[in-house]
Amino acid sequence: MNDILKTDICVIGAGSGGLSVAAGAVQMGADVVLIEKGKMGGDCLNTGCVPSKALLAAGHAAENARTASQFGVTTGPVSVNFAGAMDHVHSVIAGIAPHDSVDRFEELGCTVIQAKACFTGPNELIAGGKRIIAKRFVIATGSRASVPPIDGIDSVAYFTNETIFENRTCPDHLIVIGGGPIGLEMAQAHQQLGAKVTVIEMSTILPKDDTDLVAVIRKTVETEGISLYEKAKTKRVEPHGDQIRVIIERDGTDITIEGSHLLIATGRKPNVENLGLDDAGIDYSPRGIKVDARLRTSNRKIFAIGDVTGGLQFTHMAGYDAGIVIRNILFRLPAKVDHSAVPWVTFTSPELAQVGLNEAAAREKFGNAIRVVTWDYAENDRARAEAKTTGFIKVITTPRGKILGTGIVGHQAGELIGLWSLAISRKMKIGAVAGMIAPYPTLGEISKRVAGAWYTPSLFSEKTRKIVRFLLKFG
Ligand SMILES: Cc1cc2nc3c(=O)[nH]c(=O)nc-3n(C[C@H](O)[C@H](O)[C@H](O)COP(=O)(O)OP(=O)(O)OC[C@H]3O[C@@H](n4cnc5c(N)ncnc54)[C@H](O)[C@@H]3O)c2cc1C
Ligand SMILES: NC(=O)c1ccc[n+]([C@@H]2O[C@H](COP(=O)([O-])OP(=O)(O)OC[C@H]3O[C@@H](n4cnc5c(N)ncnc54)[C@H](O)[C@@H]3O)[C@@H](O)[C@H]2O)c1
Repeated sequence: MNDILKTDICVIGAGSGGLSVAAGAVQMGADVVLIEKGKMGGDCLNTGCVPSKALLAAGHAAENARTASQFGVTTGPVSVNFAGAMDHVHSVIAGIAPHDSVDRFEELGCTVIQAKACFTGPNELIAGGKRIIAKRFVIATGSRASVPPIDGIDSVAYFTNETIFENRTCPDHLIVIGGGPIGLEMAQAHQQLGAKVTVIEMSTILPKDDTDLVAVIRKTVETEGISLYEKAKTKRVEPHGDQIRVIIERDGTDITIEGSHLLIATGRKPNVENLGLDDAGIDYSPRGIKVDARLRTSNRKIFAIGDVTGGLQFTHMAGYDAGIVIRNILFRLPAKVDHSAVPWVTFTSPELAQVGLNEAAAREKFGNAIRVVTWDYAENDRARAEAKTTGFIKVITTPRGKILGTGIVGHQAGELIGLWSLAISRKMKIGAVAGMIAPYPTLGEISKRVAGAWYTPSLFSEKTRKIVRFLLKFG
């Protein structure tokens, strides 16, 4: 343990958050040590966003082939090579991996240590037999699947996001416990790739999203053939021959569901254990490391970002947090997080995207002093051309038109939400979107049309008609 490394910034965890801090800081002239105990790229690249979106893309390709006849395109019977779909998943990971690799970060100038880090004091830690003393530390150790203590859970084999992308045979019947974004994305991908799928959710599916938008997802996945059990308590799981039985209770009745495979997708646990946080003087709980608005922990020289803080657990939030700590550490600016315009997207088909307040949250905050306008995909010419008319946009504003939140359920909703994210973060009024020229025919016109609809009651009113008739008298 004589090997001592002194550095400006020591980053723990080379996932979405840690990599962003390390790359930014080293390129701006700081001396950076980056420590990763597992795979470079963390959850997002290896077991999260990237594989899940690649598997969904494979599922959507199968679904598009099955429904191609509506365009007059005939295919033979659609067959899926599940292992081929997983090959696609791993080729996408492999394509992105060099960007997050040890080689790239060493070329940028970081010292990369591939080992587990553990604090031994308020300004030092050990990793890979080295003692690292840094002016500032950034903890970006992420989160892992949280498996609930369901009776019998240890008696059966189950997937989490860490193992499901290693599976190369299509499950006959995949039972998914948890109807959040992971549960629903994986449920639809597997169903579209040929598995029978059942989802068990103790609340309602996608409980963090607007209920009207979620209703569209519910209808779509049920129509596609996924069995949903909402407001269902998982009482027990048990092996039954080579099958898995899940016993649930819904409306006071026990129901037994038998499947070939089980996925647990019931939320996340921040990685706070075995990090020596007590030795470093850092306040934390099982819900995450406590940080202030500048992302400083209770030890002011140590910052924490991304999933480990237990906040909004998205790759783009880990990246956003990275920008905040870089400004704090390198430029001594008191930059603070602002969560008023955080978008998120669930990548089912149709997609569900949200930014700002949803209707329920807006009503809770402002009572009935809000306006809600909607516009259907079915009214959009591009959506019609592409036979993707399911869905709608919902915008919530103050009575004077300040945009409070937007939700979109429909084809490419995730590509449409950026405009609303910008509008909310720049505190724009809905008139700015109504006045935008949107190219025809694009799905983007949906945003312009919903903004236009906000003005419909006043624009096409009797008062306006009277004014127009009066003015026309003058020639
Ligand atoms: C299935 C799934 C799908 C997802 N899809 C999306 C999506 O579509 N869009 C989106 O925005 N988000 C998505 N997410 C969430 C996203 O993956 C996370 O929010 C993001 O990865 C968090 O980044 P992070 O840097 O905080 O942590 P991570 O990416 O998890 O990185 C943490 C790193 O720290 C390392 N580490 C932990 N402890 C130590 C230690 N003691 N010493 C050294 N290293 C350590 C870990 O090995 C890991 O590599 C998804 C997540 C899952 C599970
Ligand atoms: N597209 C995306 O951006 C995306 C995709 C996947 C994951 N993520 C991120 O990862 C996080 C974790 O995803 P997640 O879906 O695991 O978590 P989640 O917390 O969002 O959803 C978990 C769901 O499981 C349910 N649940 C919990 N315990 C249960 C039980 N015993 N029985 C039945 N249902 C139970 C909850 O009610 C909830 O609906 C997300 O919150 C999100 O931040 C993002």
